[in-house]
Amino acid sequence: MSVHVAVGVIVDGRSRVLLTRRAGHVHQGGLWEFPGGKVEAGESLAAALDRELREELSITPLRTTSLLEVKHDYSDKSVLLDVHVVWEFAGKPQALEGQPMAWVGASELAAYAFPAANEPIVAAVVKLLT
Ligand SMILES: Nc1nc2c([nH]c(=O)n2[C@H]2C[C@H](O)[C@@H](COP(=O)(O)OP(=O)(O)OP(=O)(O)O)O2)c(=O)[nH]1
Ligand SMILES: [Mg+2]
Repeated sequence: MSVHVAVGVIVDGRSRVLLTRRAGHVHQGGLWEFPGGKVEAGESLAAALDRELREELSITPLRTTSLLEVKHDYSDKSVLLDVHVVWEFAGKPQALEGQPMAWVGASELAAYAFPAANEPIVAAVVKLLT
């Protein structure tokens, strides 16, 4: 069974996306990611995205569109990443969990190290924003 994860590609007015860096000790630690987290039992995807972005960044998504779903098997676990673009949000992103954070243009994404599952996400984001 795979872990269902709500993932947000948060876009600002200059077409940059928000990346955060995973803590060193967790699964896929030290790598950059798009903010988000596990969908809880009985929770909708939209509710999970809303909750995770509030918990991690103190923002509330206002307008989202679905981008893609990625199923990936790591050696230790399988994930289903349900990726949505967040075009508008309320609040100013703050790294509430102390995680490094960066606004990155599509042409700079190649310089960041992501988990293996993110390859198709990064490709879709580059296509979307360039
Ligand atoms: N948020 C996010 N997770 C990703 C990405 N790429 C990727 O492989 N993952 C994986 C790493 C984890 O195994 C899983 C996300 O789970 P997580 O442990 O961060 O979930 P969470 O935020 O609910 O954290 P926690 O409360 O359980 O500590 O998805 C990504 O771009 N964003
Ligand atoms: Mg998370």
